[in-house]
Amino acid sequence: MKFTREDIDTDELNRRRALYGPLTAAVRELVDATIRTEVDDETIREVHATVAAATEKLRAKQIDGGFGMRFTADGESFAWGNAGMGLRNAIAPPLLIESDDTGLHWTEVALGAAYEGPPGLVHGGICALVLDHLLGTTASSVEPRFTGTLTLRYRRGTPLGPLRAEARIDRNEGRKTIVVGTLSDAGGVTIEAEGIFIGPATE
Ligand SMILES: CC(C)(COP(=O)(O)OP(=O)(O)OC[C@H]1O[C@@H](n2cnc3c(N)ncnc32)[C@H](O)[C@@H]1OP(=O)(O)O)[C@@H](O)C(=O)NCCC(=O)NCCSC(=O)Cc1ccccc1
Repeated sequence: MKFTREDIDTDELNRRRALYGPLTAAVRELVDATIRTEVDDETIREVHATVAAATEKLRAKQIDGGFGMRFTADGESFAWGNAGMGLRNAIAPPLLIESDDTGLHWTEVALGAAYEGPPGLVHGGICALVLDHLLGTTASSVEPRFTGTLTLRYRRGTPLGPLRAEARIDRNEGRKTIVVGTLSDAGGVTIEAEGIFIGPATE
């Protein structure tokens, strides 16, 4: 696993956040527009050339492989390539997780055309991503945990649009943390989830 310490403070982290966040949001918009546009062929070719030129500019200087988990000098972590919530990952929905003092964790997210599986419905693997990320974060709220087994019961199709996922720790069994959760639309639960999340062996 790729963990890196960067010699930067919180101000510099915030400066980078303000720089990259809008770029990622623009790329996310581009993905959505690419799926939904109905402009003429010439415009598509023009946009293709513009996007290819922009990609080449970004590739002029880049890291090898993934972004990894990085830490500032103050110990603040940032995993900006993460597929669930990475600030620099336009594929990430992104998932912003909140919690309260009862142990409930939740995220509210609108999944649009880029996440479609069956017509009008969210792809089952994307639903799994949302729930794995939320349940994993919930399990890791005390100590780091990794997904061992994730069990999902797809009760009905999850429509594209605004969704809410919730999770809470059900119980701890040694290094295992069992988390339960749901994904819902305005009409109620679409998927029930249970995950066994396991902490690394210490010796
Ligand atoms: C670490 C572990 C999961 C377990 O290995 P070890 O330490 O060698 O385990 P060991 O054999 O010593 O057994 C200990 C206890 O555990 C039990 N048990 C074992 N395996 C399983 C199982 N699969 N399922 C259920 N139970 C299992 C076993 O029976 C025993 O139970 P016992 O004590 O007898 O009652 C390893 O298989 C692995 O790295 N897998 C890949 C994980 C990975 O890549 N996940 C995806 C990335 S994370 C992510 O994306 C989500 C996220 C988002 C945000 C935030 C956080 C997370």
